[in-house]
Amino acid sequence: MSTPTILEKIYAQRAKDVELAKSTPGTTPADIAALLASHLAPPLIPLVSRLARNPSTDGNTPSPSLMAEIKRASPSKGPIAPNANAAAQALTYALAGASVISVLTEPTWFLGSLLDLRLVRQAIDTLPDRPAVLRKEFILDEYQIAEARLHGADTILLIVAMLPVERLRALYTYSLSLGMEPLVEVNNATEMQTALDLGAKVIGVNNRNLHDFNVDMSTTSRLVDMVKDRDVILCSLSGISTPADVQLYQAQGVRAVLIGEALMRAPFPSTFIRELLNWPSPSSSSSPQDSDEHEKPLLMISGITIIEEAISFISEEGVDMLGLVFDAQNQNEDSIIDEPNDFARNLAIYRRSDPRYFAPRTFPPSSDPAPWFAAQKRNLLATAVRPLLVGIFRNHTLPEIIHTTAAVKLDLVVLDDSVPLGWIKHIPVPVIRRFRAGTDLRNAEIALPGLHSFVLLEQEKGKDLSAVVDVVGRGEAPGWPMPVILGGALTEESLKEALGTIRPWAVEISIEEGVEESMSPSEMQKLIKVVKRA
Ligand SMILES: O=C(O)c1ccccc1NCC(=O)[C@H](O)[C@H](O)COP(=O)(O)O
Repeated sequence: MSTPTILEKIYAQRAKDVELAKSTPGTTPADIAALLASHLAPPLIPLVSRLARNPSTDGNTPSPSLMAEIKRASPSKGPIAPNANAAAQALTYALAGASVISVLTEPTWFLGSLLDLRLVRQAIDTLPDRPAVLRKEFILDEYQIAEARLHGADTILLIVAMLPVERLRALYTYSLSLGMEPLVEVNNATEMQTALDLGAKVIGVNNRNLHDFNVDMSTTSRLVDMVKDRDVILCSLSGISTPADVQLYQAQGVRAVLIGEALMRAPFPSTFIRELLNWPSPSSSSSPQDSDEHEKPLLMISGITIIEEAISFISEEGVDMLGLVFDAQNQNEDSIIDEPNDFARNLAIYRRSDPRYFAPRTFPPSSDPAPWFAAQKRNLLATAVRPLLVGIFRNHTLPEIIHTTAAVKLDLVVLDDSVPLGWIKHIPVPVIRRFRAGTDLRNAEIALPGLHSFVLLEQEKGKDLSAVVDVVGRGEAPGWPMPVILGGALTEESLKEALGTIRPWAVEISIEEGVEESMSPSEMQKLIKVVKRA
Protein backbone atom coordinates (compact mmCIF):
# COMPACT_ATOMS: atom_id res chain seq x y z
CA MET A 1 0.00 0.00 0.00
CA SER A 2 1.37 3.45 -0.92
CA THR A 3 1.90 6.10 1.77
CA PRO A 4 -0.99 8.57 1.81
CA THR A 5 -0.21 12.03 0.44
CA ILE A 6 -0.73 15.08 2.62
CA LEU A 7 -4.05 15.80 0.90
CA GLU A 8 -5.25 12.26 1.66
CA LYS A 9 -4.15 12.62 5.30
CA ILE A 10 -5.97 15.93 5.65
CA TYR A 11 -9.08 14.42 4.03
CA ALA A 12 -9.10 11.47 6.45
CA GLN A 13 -8.66 13.72 9.49
CA ARG A 14 -11.32 16.18 8.33
CA ALA A 15 -13.79 13.35 7.71
CA LYS A 16 -13.31 12.30 11.36
CA ASP A 17 -13.59 15.91 12.59
CA VAL A 18 -16.85 16.38 10.70
CA GLU A 19 -18.35 13.18 12.13
CA LEU A 20 -17.43 14.33 15.64
CA ALA A 21 -18.98 17.77 15.16
CA LYS A 22 -22.11 16.24 13.64
CA SER A 23 -22.60 13.98 16.66
CA THR A 24 -21.93 16.71 19.24
CA PRO A 25 -25.11 18.05 20.88
CA GLY A 26 -25.62 21.67 19.79
CA THR A 27 -23.78 21.27 16.49
CA THR A 28 -25.64 18.39 14.85
CA PRO A 29 -26.79 18.94 11.26
CA ALA A 30 -30.32 19.51 12.62
CA ASP A 31 -28.97 22.18 15.01
CA ILE A 32 -27.10 24.00 12.23
CA ALA A 33 -30.16 23.82 9.97
CA ALA A 34 -32.35 25.25 12.75
CA LEU A 35 -29.90 28.10 13.35
CA LEU A 36 -29.84 28.93 9.64
CA ALA A 37 -33.64 28.79 9.54
CA SER A 38 -33.71 31.27 12.47
CA HIS A 39 -31.86 33.82 10.27
CA LEU A 40 -28.76 33.71 12.45
CA ALA A 41 -26.37 33.69 9.49
CA PRO A 42 -25.22 37.22 8.65
CA PRO A 43 -26.04 38.69 5.21
CA LEU A 44 -24.03 37.57 2.18
CA ILE A 45 -22.26 39.49 -0.53
CA PRO A 46 -21.89 37.92 -3.98
CA LEU A 47 -18.38 36.68 -4.72
CA VAL A 48 -18.45 37.24 -8.47
CA SER A 49 -19.32 40.95 -8.43
CA ARG A 50 -17.05 41.61 -5.43
CA LEU A 51 -14.11 40.06 -7.26
CA ALA A 52 -14.93 41.96 -10.43
CA ARG A 53 -14.37 45.29 -8.61
CA ASN A 54 -10.88 46.17 -7.46
CA PRO A 55 -9.09 49.32 -6.28
CA SER A 56 -7.55 50.08 -9.67
CA THR A 57 -9.90 49.16 -12.48
CA ASP A 58 -9.18 52.48 -14.24
CA GLY A 59 -6.30 51.30 -16.39
CA ASN A 60 -6.55 49.37 -19.65
CA THR A 61 -5.28 46.22 -17.99
CA PRO A 62 -7.01 46.23 -14.61
CA SER A 63 -5.02 44.95 -11.69
CA PRO A 64 -6.03 41.54 -10.42
CA SER A 65 -8.17 41.59 -7.29
CA LEU A 66 -6.54 40.44 -4.10
CA MET A 67 -7.66 37.40 -2.13
CA ALA A 68 -5.66 37.82 1.08
CA GLU A 69 -5.25 34.79 3.29
CA ILE A 70 -5.10 34.29 7.06
CA LYS A 71 -2.63 31.41 7.35
CA ARG A 72 -0.97 30.65 10.71
CA ALA A 73 0.83 27.51 9.57
CA SER A 74 0.89 25.00 6.73
CA PRO A 75 1.89 21.39 6.14
CA SER A 76 4.69 22.45 3.79
CA LYS A 77 6.13 25.31 5.89
CA GLY A 78 5.12 24.50 9.48
CA PRO A 79 4.47 27.60 11.65
CA ILE A 80 4.24 30.85 9.65
CA ALA A 81 2.57 33.25 12.10
CA PRO A 82 1.06 31.01 14.78
CA ASN A 83 0.08 33.86 17.07
CA ALA A 84 -1.55 35.99 14.40
CA ASN A 85 -4.71 37.88 15.37
CA ALA A 86 -7.03 36.82 12.56
CA ALA A 87 -9.46 39.73 13.05
CA ALA A 88 -6.75 42.42 13.09
CA GLN A 89 -4.96 40.86 10.11
CA ALA A 90 -8.23 40.73 8.15
CA LEU A 91 -9.00 44.37 8.90
CA THR A 92 -5.54 45.36 7.71
CA TYR A 93 -6.05 43.40 4.47
CA ALA A 94 -9.50 44.92 3.95
CA LEU A 95 -8.31 48.49 4.49
CA ALA A 96 -5.46 47.84 2.06
CA GLY A 97 -8.00 46.95 -0.64
CA ALA A 98 -8.43 43.15 -0.52
CA SER A 99 -11.57 41.87 -2.28
CA VAL A 100 -11.65 38.54 -0.47
CA ILE A 101 -10.35 37.46 2.92
CA SER A 102 -9.48 33.78 2.81
CA VAL A 103 -9.60 32.16 6.25
CA LEU A 104 -8.04 28.75 6.72
CA THR A 105 -10.25 27.02 9.26
CA GLU A 106 -8.47 23.64 9.35
CA PRO A 107 -7.03 23.19 12.89
CA THR A 108 -4.43 20.39 12.72
CA TRP A 109 -2.04 21.57 10.02
CA PHE A 110 -3.10 25.21 9.54
CA LEU A 111 -4.02 26.14 13.16
CA GLY A 112 -7.26 27.72 11.98
CA SER A 113 -10.79 27.57 13.40
CA LEU A 114 -14.39 28.56 12.87
CA LEU A 115 -13.81 31.20 15.54
CA ASP A 116 -11.24 32.81 13.23
CA LEU A 117 -13.84 32.85 10.47
CA ARG A 118 -16.45 34.46 12.70
CA LEU A 119 -14.02 37.07 14.08
CA VAL A 120 -12.77 37.96 10.63
CA ARG A 121 -16.32 38.52 9.46
CA GLN A 122 -17.09 40.64 12.55
CA ALA A 123 -13.93 42.72 12.13
CA ILE A 124 -14.76 43.77 8.58
CA ASP A 125 -18.53 43.73 8.76
CA THR A 126 -19.07 47.49 9.06
CA LEU A 127 -16.73 48.53 6.24
CA PRO A 128 -18.68 50.25 3.46
CA ASP A 129 -17.53 47.86 0.72
CA ARG A 130 -16.30 44.93 2.73
CA PRO A 131 -14.38 42.05 1.15
CA ALA A 132 -16.07 38.69 0.74
CA VAL A 133 -15.10 36.06 3.31
CA LEU A 134 -13.88 32.69 2.03
CA ARG A 135 -13.90 29.59 4.22
CA LYS A 136 -10.65 27.97 3.04
CA GLU A 137 -11.22 24.40 4.03
CA PHE A 138 -11.06 20.81 2.90
CA ILE A 139 -14.77 20.52 2.23
CA LEU A 140 -16.13 17.02 1.83
CA ASP A 141 -19.58 17.29 3.41
CA GLU A 142 -22.57 19.64 3.07
CA TYR A 143 -22.34 20.07 6.82
CA GLN A 144 -19.13 22.14 6.46
CA ILE A 145 -20.85 24.43 3.95
CA ALA A 146 -23.79 25.04 6.29
CA GLU A 147 -21.29 25.75 9.11
CA ALA A 148 -19.44 28.20 6.86
CA ARG A 149 -22.62 30.10 6.07
CA LEU A 150 -23.65 30.22 9.73
CA HIS A 151 -20.26 31.58 10.80
CA GLY A 152 -20.22 34.39 8.25
CA ALA A 153 -18.60 33.06 5.08
CA ASP A 154 -19.74 34.39 1.70
CA THR A 155 -18.04 31.60 -0.20
CA ILE A 156 -16.28 28.27 0.26
CA LEU A 157 -13.46 26.36 -1.41
CA LEU A 158 -14.05 23.16 -3.35
CA ILE A 159 -10.89 21.22 -4.29
CA VAL A 160 -11.40 19.17 -7.45
CA ALA A 161 -8.37 16.97 -6.66
CA MET A 162 -9.96 15.85 -3.41
CA LEU A 163 -13.49 14.93 -4.48
CA PRO A 164 -15.18 12.40 -6.78
CA VAL A 165 -17.04 14.34 -9.48
CA GLU A 166 -20.50 13.44 -8.18
CA ARG A 167 -19.58 14.63 -4.66
CA LEU A 168 -18.09 17.80 -6.13
CA ARG A 169 -21.31 18.48 -8.06
CA ALA A 170 -23.50 17.86 -5.00
CA LEU A 171 -21.39 20.19 -2.83
CA TYR A 172 -21.30 22.85 -5.54
CA THR A 173 -25.09 22.72 -5.91
CA TYR A 174 -25.61 22.81 -2.15
CA SER A 175 -23.37 25.85 -1.80
CA LEU A 176 -25.34 27.66 -4.51
CA SER A 177 -28.56 26.78 -2.68
CA LEU A 178 -27.22 28.74 0.32
CA GLY A 179 -26.39 31.69 -1.94
CA MET A 180 -22.64 31.09 -2.07
CA GLU A 181 -20.77 30.80 -5.38
CA PRO A 182 -17.77 28.60 -4.50
CA LEU A 183 -14.14 29.05 -5.47
CA VAL A 184 -13.34 25.83 -7.36
CA GLU A 185 -9.68 24.86 -7.14
CA VAL A 186 -7.83 22.99 -9.90
CA ASN A 187 -4.21 22.01 -10.56
CA ASN A 188 -4.18 20.62 -14.11
CA ALA A 189 -6.09 20.59 -17.40
CA THR A 190 -8.30 17.61 -16.48
CA GLU A 191 -9.38 19.26 -13.26
CA MET A 192 -9.94 22.54 -15.10
CA GLN A 193 -12.27 20.75 -17.52
CA THR A 194 -14.18 19.28 -14.57
CA ALA A 195 -14.58 22.76 -13.06
CA LEU A 196 -15.77 24.17 -16.39
CA ASP A 197 -18.25 21.30 -16.85
CA LEU A 198 -19.56 22.06 -13.38
CA GLY A 199 -20.38 25.61 -14.50
CA ALA A 200 -18.05 27.19 -11.92
CA LYS A 201 -17.87 30.97 -12.25
CA VAL A 202 -14.77 31.42 -10.09
CA ILE A 203 -11.91 28.99 -10.73
CA GLY A 204 -8.59 29.09 -8.89
CA VAL A 205 -5.53 27.41 -10.32
CA ASN A 206 -3.37 26.24 -7.46
CA ASN A 207 0.30 26.46 -8.37
CA ARG A 208 0.95 24.10 -5.45
CA ASN A 209 0.39 20.41 -5.99
CA LEU A 210 -1.46 19.38 -2.83
CA HIS A 211 -0.17 15.82 -3.00
CA ASP A 212 3.56 16.56 -3.12
CA PHE A 213 3.83 20.31 -2.11
CA ASN A 214 5.61 21.14 -5.34
CA VAL A 215 4.98 24.79 -6.35
CA ASP A 216 5.17 25.49 -10.09
CA MET A 217 4.27 29.08 -10.97
CA SER A 218 3.68 28.20 -14.62
CA THR A 219 0.71 25.96 -13.66
CA THR A 220 -1.65 28.95 -13.91
CA SER A 221 -0.10 30.19 -17.17
CA ARG A 222 -0.58 26.76 -18.79
CA LEU A 223 -4.34 26.77 -18.06
CA VAL A 224 -5.18 30.37 -18.93
CA ASP A 225 -6.27 29.56 -22.48
CA MET A 226 -8.89 27.10 -21.27
CA VAL A 227 -10.98 29.93 -19.77
CA LYS A 228 -10.43 32.55 -22.51
CA ASP A 229 -13.72 34.14 -23.64
CA ARG A 230 -15.65 32.31 -20.97
CA ASP A 231 -17.71 33.90 -18.23
CA VAL A 232 -15.24 32.75 -15.59
CA ILE A 233 -13.09 34.68 -13.13
CA LEU A 234 -9.70 33.02 -13.23
CA CYS A 235 -7.63 33.22 -10.03
CA SER A 236 -4.09 32.13 -9.34
CA LEU A 237 -3.30 30.59 -5.94
CA SER A 238 -0.08 29.85 -4.05
CA GLY A 239 3.56 30.84 -4.22
CA ILE A 240 2.87 34.47 -5.22
CA SER A 241 5.29 36.84 -3.50
CA THR A 242 6.69 39.43 -5.97
CA PRO A 243 5.30 42.19 -8.23
CA ALA A 244 6.74 40.25 -11.18
CA ASP A 245 4.53 37.22 -10.34
CA VAL A 246 1.46 39.46 -10.33
CA GLN A 247 2.43 41.36 -13.50
CA LEU A 248 2.90 38.16 -15.44
CA TYR A 249 -0.51 36.80 -14.43
CA GLN A 250 -2.13 40.19 -15.02
CA ALA A 251 -0.81 40.21 -18.59
CA GLN A 252 -2.18 36.71 -19.10
CA GLY A 253 -5.69 37.75 -18.00
CA VAL A 254 -5.71 36.37 -14.46
CA ARG A 255 -8.33 38.37 -12.53
CA ALA A 256 -7.46 37.56 -8.92
CA VAL A 257 -4.46 36.37 -6.94
CA LEU A 258 -4.68 34.47 -3.65
CA ILE A 259 -1.73 35.14 -1.36
CA GLY A 260 -1.09 33.62 2.05
CA GLU A 261 2.41 33.12 3.34
CA ALA A 262 4.01 36.24 1.81
CA LEU A 263 1.33 38.46 3.41
CA MET A 264 1.51 36.73 6.78
CA ARG A 265 5.27 37.24 6.89
CA ALA A 266 5.22 40.88 5.67
CA PRO A 267 6.16 43.31 8.45
CA PHE A 268 3.89 45.97 6.87
CA PRO A 269 1.17 44.13 4.95
CA SER A 270 -0.54 47.28 3.57
CA THR A 271 2.64 48.64 2.03
CA PHE A 272 3.56 45.19 0.76
CA ILE A 273 0.12 44.81 -0.87
CA ARG A 274 0.42 48.17 -2.65
CA GLU A 275 3.87 47.30 -3.96
CA LEU A 276 2.89 43.80 -5.00
CA LEU A 277 -0.20 44.89 -6.92
CA ASN A 278 1.12 48.30 -7.97
CA TRP A 279 -1.83 50.06 -6.36
CA PRO A 280 -1.70 53.79 -5.63
CA SER A 281 -1.49 54.85 -2.01
CA PRO A 282 -4.94 55.87 -0.70
CA SER A 283 -4.09 59.56 -0.17
CA SER A 284 -2.85 60.15 -3.70
CA SER A 285 -6.10 58.83 -5.14
CA SER A 286 -8.23 61.20 -3.04
CA SER A 287 -9.26 64.39 -4.80
CA PRO A 288 -7.97 67.78 -3.57
CA GLN A 289 -11.55 68.64 -2.62
CA ASP A 290 -11.56 65.68 -0.29
CA SER A 291 -8.30 66.52 1.40
CA ASP A 292 -9.20 70.22 1.66
CA GLU A 293 -12.49 69.37 3.38
CA HIS A 294 -10.66 67.04 5.74
CA GLU A 295 -8.39 69.83 6.88
CA LYS A 296 -11.02 72.47 7.56
CA PRO A 297 -13.18 71.60 10.56
CA LEU A 298 -16.93 71.97 10.21
CA LEU A 299 -18.62 74.46 12.49
CA MET A 300 -21.56 73.31 14.58
CA ILE A 301 -23.51 75.92 16.49
CA SER A 302 -25.77 74.30 19.01
CA GLY A 303 -28.01 75.12 21.90
CA ILE A 304 -30.79 76.64 19.83
CA THR A 305 -34.21 76.20 21.38
CA ILE A 306 -36.33 78.90 19.74
CA ILE A 307 -37.79 78.65 16.24
CA GLU A 308 -36.88 82.20 15.13
CA GLU A 309 -33.31 81.78 16.33
CA ALA A 310 -32.96 78.58 14.34
CA ILE A 311 -34.32 80.15 11.16
CA SER A 312 -31.99 83.14 11.47
CA PHE A 313 -28.96 80.86 11.95
CA ILE A 314 -29.94 78.76 8.95
CA SER A 315 -29.71 81.81 6.72
CA GLU A 316 -26.25 82.64 8.07
CA GLU A 317 -23.39 81.60 5.84
CA GLY A 318 -20.63 79.48 7.25
CA VAL A 319 -22.53 77.36 9.76
CA ASP A 320 -22.28 73.72 8.75
CA MET A 321 -24.39 72.12 11.46
CA LEU A 322 -27.10 73.60 13.59
CA GLY A 323 -27.85 71.90 16.91
CA LEU A 324 -31.48 72.30 17.97
CA VAL A 325 -32.18 71.35 21.58
CA PHE A 326 -35.21 69.22 22.36
CA ASP A 327 -35.44 68.94 26.12
CA ALA A 328 -38.52 67.09 27.31
CA GLN A 329 -38.17 68.53 30.81
CA ASN A 330 -37.60 72.12 29.85
CA GLN A 331 -40.26 73.30 27.47
CA ASN A 332 -41.39 76.87 26.89
CA GLU A 333 -43.51 78.74 24.40
CA ASP A 334 -42.10 78.98 20.87
CA SER A 335 -39.63 76.22 21.65
CA ILE A 336 -38.98 73.83 18.82
CA ILE A 337 -39.99 70.87 20.92
CA ASP A 338 -43.39 72.40 21.65
CA GLU A 339 -44.03 73.31 18.07
CA PRO A 340 -42.11 70.91 15.84
CA ASN A 341 -44.75 71.25 13.15
CA ASP A 342 -44.48 75.05 13.11
CA PHE A 343 -40.75 74.70 12.81
CA ALA A 344 -41.01 72.16 10.02
CA ARG A 345 -43.43 74.43 8.13
CA ASN A 346 -41.18 77.47 8.49
CA LEU A 347 -38.19 75.40 7.54
CA ALA A 348 -39.90 74.08 4.42
CA ILE A 349 -40.78 77.64 3.33
CA TYR A 350 -37.21 78.73 4.00
CA ARG A 351 -35.66 75.78 2.21
CA ARG A 352 -37.78 76.43 -0.87
CA SER A 353 -36.32 79.93 -1.10
CA ASP A 354 -32.68 78.91 -0.52
CA PRO A 355 -30.73 77.71 -3.56
CA ARG A 356 -28.24 75.87 -1.32
CA TYR A 357 -30.84 73.19 -0.68
CA PHE A 358 -31.15 72.53 -4.39
CA ALA A 359 -27.46 72.47 -5.15
CA PRO A 360 -26.54 69.33 -7.07
CA ARG A 361 -25.54 66.54 -4.76
CA THR A 362 -21.93 65.58 -4.83
CA PHE A 363 -20.78 62.06 -4.15
CA PRO A 364 -17.77 60.97 -2.13
CA PRO A 365 -14.78 61.58 -4.39
CA SER A 366 -13.01 58.49 -3.26
CA SER A 367 -14.09 54.92 -2.80
CA ASP A 368 -10.84 54.03 -1.03
CA PRO A 369 -11.50 51.51 1.71
CA ALA A 370 -12.07 53.17 5.07
CA PRO A 371 -13.20 51.96 8.49
CA TRP A 372 -16.63 52.82 9.84
CA PHE A 373 -16.15 56.26 11.41
CA ALA A 374 -13.84 57.57 8.67
CA ALA A 375 -16.39 56.44 6.08
CA GLN A 376 -19.27 58.10 7.95
CA LYS A 377 -17.33 61.35 8.06
CA ARG A 378 -16.44 61.09 4.37
CA ASN A 379 -20.09 60.53 3.45
CA LEU A 380 -21.25 63.47 5.51
CA LEU A 381 -18.62 65.79 4.09
CA ALA A 382 -19.87 64.90 0.61
CA THR A 383 -23.36 66.21 1.23
CA ALA A 384 -24.07 69.57 -0.33
CA VAL A 385 -26.82 70.51 2.10
CA ARG A 386 -25.68 73.04 4.69
CA PRO A 387 -26.45 73.67 7.43
CA LEU A 388 -27.31 70.19 8.51
CA LEU A 389 -30.02 70.17 11.14
CA VAL A 390 -28.97 68.28 14.23
CA GLY A 391 -31.48 67.37 16.96
CA ILE A 392 -30.02 67.29 20.47
CA PHE A 393 -32.38 65.15 22.51
CA ARG A 394 -32.63 65.12 26.27
CA ASN A 395 -34.97 63.06 28.39
CA HIS A 396 -36.95 61.61 25.50
CA THR A 397 -38.29 58.17 24.78
CA LEU A 398 -37.28 56.40 21.57
CA PRO A 399 -40.70 56.88 19.89
CA GLU A 400 -40.55 60.62 20.70
CA ILE A 401 -37.11 60.90 19.11
CA ILE A 402 -38.22 59.01 16.00
CA HIS A 403 -41.35 61.15 15.66
CA THR A 404 -39.57 64.48 16.14
CA THR A 405 -36.75 63.52 13.78
CA ALA A 406 -39.30 62.97 11.05
CA ALA A 407 -41.49 65.97 11.93
CA VAL A 408 -38.61 68.47 11.97
CA LYS A 409 -36.77 66.76 9.10
CA LEU A 410 -33.57 66.45 11.07
CA ASP A 411 -30.39 65.34 9.29
CA LEU A 412 -28.65 64.02 12.41
CA VAL A 413 -29.45 63.27 16.04
CA VAL A 414 -27.25 63.72 19.12
CA LEU A 415 -27.69 61.23 21.94
CA ASP A 416 -26.01 61.21 25.30
CA ASP A 417 -23.85 58.17 26.09
CA SER A 418 -26.37 57.17 28.78
CA VAL A 419 -28.98 56.38 26.12
CA PRO A 420 -29.11 52.63 25.29
CA LEU A 421 -26.92 51.87 22.27
CA GLY A 422 -29.64 49.63 20.85
CA TRP A 423 -31.84 52.66 20.16
CA ILE A 424 -29.49 53.85 17.47
CA LYS A 425 -30.55 51.13 15.01
CA HIS A 426 -34.12 52.46 15.18
CA ILE A 427 -33.38 56.13 14.60
CA PRO A 428 -33.83 56.96 10.91
CA VAL A 429 -30.83 59.33 10.58
CA PRO A 430 -27.14 59.05 11.59
CA VAL A 431 -26.50 59.48 15.29
CA ILE A 432 -23.79 61.53 17.01
CA ARG A 433 -22.97 60.08 20.44
CA ARG A 434 -21.88 62.59 23.07
CA PHE A 435 -19.29 61.63 25.70
CA ARG A 436 -17.98 63.79 28.52
CA ALA A 437 -14.20 63.97 28.14
CA GLY A 438 -13.77 64.49 31.89
CA THR A 439 -14.99 60.99 32.75
CA ASP A 440 -13.01 57.77 32.39
CA LEU A 441 -13.47 56.91 28.73
CA ARG A 442 -11.19 53.88 28.54
CA ASN A 443 -14.04 51.36 28.61
CA ALA A 444 -16.67 53.53 26.98
CA GLU A 445 -17.97 52.16 23.69
CA ILE A 446 -16.68 55.13 21.73
CA ALA A 447 -15.06 53.44 18.74
CA LEU A 448 -17.54 50.56 18.46
CA PRO A 449 -18.39 50.49 14.75
CA GLY A 450 -21.79 50.01 13.20
CA LEU A 451 -24.09 51.92 15.54
CA HIS A 452 -23.43 55.63 16.14
CA SER A 453 -21.90 57.36 13.15
CA PHE A 454 -20.06 60.17 14.93
CA VAL A 455 -18.52 60.89 18.30
CA LEU A 456 -18.76 64.22 20.10
CA LEU A 457 -16.30 64.65 22.94
CA GLU A 458 -17.37 67.30 25.40
CA GLN A 459 -14.47 69.04 27.07
CA GLU A 460 -14.98 69.98 30.73
CA LYS A 461 -14.07 73.33 32.26
CA GLY A 462 -10.49 73.51 33.52
CA LYS A 463 -9.51 70.08 32.16
CA ASP A 464 -6.69 69.54 29.66
CA LEU A 465 -7.17 67.73 26.38
CA SER A 466 -5.49 64.49 27.45
CA ALA A 467 -8.69 62.38 27.44
CA VAL A 468 -9.47 63.53 23.90
CA VAL A 469 -5.87 62.97 22.78
CA ASP A 470 -6.14 59.45 24.17
CA VAL A 471 -9.37 58.63 22.29
CA VAL A 472 -8.06 60.04 19.00
CA GLY A 473 -4.70 58.30 19.44
CA ARG A 474 -6.18 54.87 20.17
CA GLY A 475 -7.98 55.25 16.87
CA GLU A 476 -10.66 53.12 15.28
CA ALA A 477 -8.27 50.79 13.42
CA PRO A 478 -4.48 50.54 13.13
CA GLY A 479 -3.30 53.68 11.32
CA TRP A 480 -6.73 55.32 11.51
CA PRO A 481 -7.07 58.02 14.22
CA MET A 482 -10.56 58.32 15.67
CA PRO A 483 -12.41 61.21 13.98
CA VAL A 484 -14.09 63.35 16.64
CA ILE A 485 -16.28 66.39 16.98
CA LEU A 486 -14.91 68.53 19.79
CA GLY A 487 -17.30 70.49 21.99
CA GLY A 488 -17.92 71.60 25.55
CA ALA A 489 -15.93 74.14 27.53
CA LEU A 490 -13.45 75.42 24.97
CA THR A 491 -11.30 78.52 25.21
CA GLU A 492 -9.52 80.26 22.36
CA GLU A 493 -6.24 78.70 23.52
CA SER A 494 -7.52 75.15 24.03
CA LEU A 495 -9.33 75.24 20.70
CA LYS A 496 -6.20 76.41 18.86
CA GLU A 497 -4.20 73.67 20.55
CA ALA A 498 -6.83 71.04 19.69
CA LEU A 499 -6.99 72.09 16.04
CA GLY A 500 -3.23 71.71 15.78
CA THR A 501 -2.91 68.41 17.60
CA ILE A 502 -6.01 66.23 17.66
CA ARG A 503 -7.48 67.80 14.51
CA PRO A 504 -11.21 67.39 15.23
CA TRP A 505 -13.19 67.26 11.97
CA ALA A 506 -15.91 69.42 13.51
CA VAL A 507 -16.17 71.81 16.44
CA GLU A 508 -19.34 72.34 18.44
CA ILE A 509 -19.87 75.78 19.92
CA SER A 510 -22.85 75.91 22.23
CA ILE A 511 -24.89 79.05 22.76
CA GLU A 512 -27.34 77.37 25.11
CA GLU A 513 -28.14 79.49 28.12
CA GLY A 514 -28.09 78.23 31.69
CA VAL A 515 -25.73 75.33 31.12
CA GLU A 516 -22.19 75.06 32.45
CA GLU A 517 -20.54 75.46 29.05
CA SER A 518 -22.56 78.53 27.98
CA MET A 519 -20.51 81.49 26.81
CA SER A 520 -20.93 85.17 26.04
CA PRO A 521 -21.58 86.27 22.43
CA SER A 522 -18.07 87.78 22.23
CA GLU A 523 -16.46 84.53 23.41
CA MET A 524 -18.52 82.66 20.86
CA GLN A 525 -17.41 84.98 18.04
CA LYS A 526 -13.76 84.47 19.00
CA LEU A 527 -14.14 80.70 18.87
CA ILE A 528 -15.94 80.89 15.52
CA LYS A 529 -13.04 82.93 14.13
CA VAL A 530 -10.54 80.32 15.32
CA VAL A 531 -12.51 77.55 13.58
CA LYS A 532 -12.92 79.52 10.37
CA ARG A 533 -9.22 80.37 10.21
CA ALA A 534 -8.10 76.80 10.79
O1 LIG B 1 0.24 25.50 1.93
C1 LIG B 1 0.40 24.27 2.03
O2 LIG B 1 1.45 23.76 2.45
C2 LIG B 1 -0.71 23.34 1.66
C3 LIG B 1 -0.48 21.97 1.73
C4 LIG B 1 -1.47 21.09 1.46
C5 LIG B 1 -2.73 21.54 1.13
C6 LIG B 1 -2.97 22.89 1.04
C7 LIG B 1 -1.98 23.78 1.31
N1 LIG B 1 -2.19 25.15 1.27
C8 LIG B 1 -3.45 25.71 0.99
C9 LIG B 1 -3.36 26.74 -0.06
O3 LIG B 1 -3.91 26.54 -1.10
C10 LIG B 1 -2.56 27.98 0.23
O4 LIG B 1 -2.72 28.32 1.55
C11 LIG B 1 -2.94 29.20 -0.59
O5 LIG B 1 -3.04 28.98 -1.91
C12 LIG B 1 -1.91 30.33 -0.33
O6 LIG B 1 -0.64 29.91 -0.71
P1 LIG B 1 0.66 30.74 -0.34
O7 LIG B 1 0.49 32.12 -0.84
O8 LIG B 1 1.78 30.04 -1.00
O9 LIG B 1 0.77 30.71 1.15
